[in-house]
Amino acid sequence: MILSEQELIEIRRELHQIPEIGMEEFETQKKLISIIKKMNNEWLEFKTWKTATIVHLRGIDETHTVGYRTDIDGLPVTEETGLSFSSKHKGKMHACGHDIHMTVALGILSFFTEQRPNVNMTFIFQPAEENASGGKQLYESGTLDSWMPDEIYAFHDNPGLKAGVIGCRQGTLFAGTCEIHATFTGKSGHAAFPHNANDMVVAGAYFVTQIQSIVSRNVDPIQSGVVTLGHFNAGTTGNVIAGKAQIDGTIRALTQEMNLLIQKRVRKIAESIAESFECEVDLDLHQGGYYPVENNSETTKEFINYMMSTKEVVFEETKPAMTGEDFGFLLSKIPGTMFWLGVDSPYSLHSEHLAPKEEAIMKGVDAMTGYLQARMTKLSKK
Ligand SMILES: CC(=O)N[C@@H](CCC[C@H](N)C(=O)O)C(=O)O
Repeated sequence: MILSEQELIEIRRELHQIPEIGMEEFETQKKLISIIKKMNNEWLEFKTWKTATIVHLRGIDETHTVGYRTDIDGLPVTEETGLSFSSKHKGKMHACGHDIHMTVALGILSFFTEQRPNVNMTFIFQPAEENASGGKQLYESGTLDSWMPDEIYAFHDNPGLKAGVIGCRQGTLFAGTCEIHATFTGKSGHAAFPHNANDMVVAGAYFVTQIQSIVSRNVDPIQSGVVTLGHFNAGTTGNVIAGKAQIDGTIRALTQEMNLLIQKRVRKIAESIAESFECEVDLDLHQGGYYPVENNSETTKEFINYMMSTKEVVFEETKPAMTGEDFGFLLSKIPGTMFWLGVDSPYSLHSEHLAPKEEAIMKGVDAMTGYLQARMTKLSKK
């Protein structure tokens, strides 16, 4: 069956209620498989790897394989949308819109289970985009094997674009990121005797302050970078000197070279703080698969040309964004294109209030089904 707009909206609402953190998406995987099992399986096969589900469609011509990826994980955010179909999982929410991503993927998949594709297709329902580079893990597991795509596509929803608008650009779409996890360890003590302790609130505060000089003093002003420290935890009460400070953050840069330069400066500052405060520092800089998302010139040219010349599609050329995506890893292995789908919300991605407009779903399915059909027709003639 080809899923209708109403059926897709119902599926999206069911998925929205069961958000799960990366690598724990068991209920989501079960739901996805139950939907996939209802589809025509004349040319469909699927397999799983951990919480990932990979669906392969045998095309009329089996010499090419086109890939389509969706992520399936939610975030540790407590939903505040007030929607009747809000999250049933306390403290977890599809605050990055991966419920929309999955639904669009199911819509496209259902179409090609009824209209046999001209070439093979591999649909990847990938875990852990937010926290554990699920795409990289899946790729490195070897599970894709003979279903490995020759080119691949994915989108991220964008609250800043009107519902259904397709946004894309040649070159870099998203930044590469790198997580920062720093623990400074000194000596706790009585607030009245600082000379007998080694205060990690002060050491941590110097770290936070000095980090601010990286973007202003080390990043070429013509280029760009971000270092955000979003979490600082130290001490227990006002009259006890803290012996430990834990600080977490993220680096963002549009090139891998700049990401590595910022990583080097973060490491140097952490080590220098440890030396000057005579404390220990344990610094973990973790990039995983969050490479810059670099669109391939050929697939992106085809994609943009199709979207611009299709009258039902509203296309906007977008600027690079400092959001990260582990699709960057897959694009470093497989040529392809990442794009935005507008979902029109006053709230940003990761907000507890984010409520994407559902009219984007069918527009996304139609635009992508049309593009993939055109692309596969061309590939089958090659
Ligand atoms: C689209 C989006 O919001 N992606 C996440 C990716 C997280 C990368 C990694 N865990 C990090 O924090 O560096 C983002 O925060 O941009």
